Amino acid sequence: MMVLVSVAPAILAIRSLSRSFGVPVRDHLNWGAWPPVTSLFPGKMFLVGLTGGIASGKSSVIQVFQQLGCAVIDVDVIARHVVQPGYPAHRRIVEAFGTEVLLENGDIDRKVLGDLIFNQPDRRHLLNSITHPEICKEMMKETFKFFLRGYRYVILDIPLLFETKKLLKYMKHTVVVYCDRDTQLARLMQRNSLNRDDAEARIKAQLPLKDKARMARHVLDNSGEWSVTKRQVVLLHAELERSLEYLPLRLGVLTGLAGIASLLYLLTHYLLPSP
Ligand SMILES: CC(C)(COP(=O)(O)OP(=O)(O)OC[C@H]1O[C@@H](n2cnc3c(N)ncnc32)[C@H](O)[C@@H]1O)[C@@H](O)C(=O)NCCC(=O)NCCS
Ligand SMILES: Nc1ncnc2c1ncn2[C@@H]1O[C@H](COP(=O)(O)OP(=O)(O)OP(=O)(O)O)[C@@H](O)[C@H]1O
Repeated sequence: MMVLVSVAPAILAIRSLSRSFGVPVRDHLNWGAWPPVTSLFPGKMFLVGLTGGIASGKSSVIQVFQQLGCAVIDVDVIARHVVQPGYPAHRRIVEAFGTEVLLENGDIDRKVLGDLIFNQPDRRHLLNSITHPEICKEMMKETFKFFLRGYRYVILDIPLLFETKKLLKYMKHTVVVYCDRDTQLARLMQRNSLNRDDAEARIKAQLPLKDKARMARHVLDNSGEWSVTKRQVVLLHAELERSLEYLPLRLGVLTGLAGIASLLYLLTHYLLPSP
């Protein structure tokens, strides 16, 4: 125990210092294979909530963060995963919406379900009540895996971060991928081959992007050329990398460990009777 108490903070301190000076320790020492040590330090990570509007460019931005080596979680990917046949959400969707939302192979027909829920708020809330708890569980599992692998922060792409609000309190940083309304509409119509009315219904199912931009700590404006957006992403990445916001909690944990070590020392050397 004493060995662990004295060695673990030292390892963490070296790792933390190396990272502060930009030395990629993880690549050399494969820290991801050290869950027993890293999992001893719960406060060592912060979360970045990335959001935006439908087709505002979240996935494009998250891909750049991924290429830069960040830990990222795309909630749309999780949302597709948890509604596969055999999962509880799949069964509950069929119970609630009927077999007309199924393709021949049993998969959810996303076009049909989308047309239903984006035009009817009640049905959208029903679908959200089925899928969101399952999505949340998966998201927590994925985050925990990154935590065990020793990442300092995780970027979560959560389309409805500001609408549901539940997860906001866990986010140290919030990022909105913004683009002006006409651009958003045009990109959505083109990507999903939608007519104007259907595209507008999808946009209206979310809070206005301008309001989200006002609520966010960082705004990436994706209204123009992709190269301009990419430069903003690279700058934000540098800011997150420099951030020491994981440190206060980490120092708190280290102080606690040092306190326990001192207590053990006092107990064994002064308070217990010598043999
Ligand atoms: C309605 C569904 C079947 C449409 O599928 P489709 O493949 O056409 O779209 P996809 O899943 O790629 O989502 C695209 C975008 O639509 C928007 N969106 C999706 N679901 C919702 C919703 N319930 N409310 C508002 N906007 C939504 C988000 O901006 C998302 O990024 C699907 O989005 C779904 O199952 N939604 C419920 C789960 C959910 O809330 N997902 C959002 C992440 S929390
Ligand atoms: N700066 C840009 N210039 C031109 N096209 C872009 C730009 N950024 C994104 N796009 C295109 O706009 C569409 C929407 O982008 P993307 O899929 O990244 O948005 P999203 O916010 O993840 O969408 P969703 O909400 O549906 O998940 C895509 O077809 C993408 O290629």
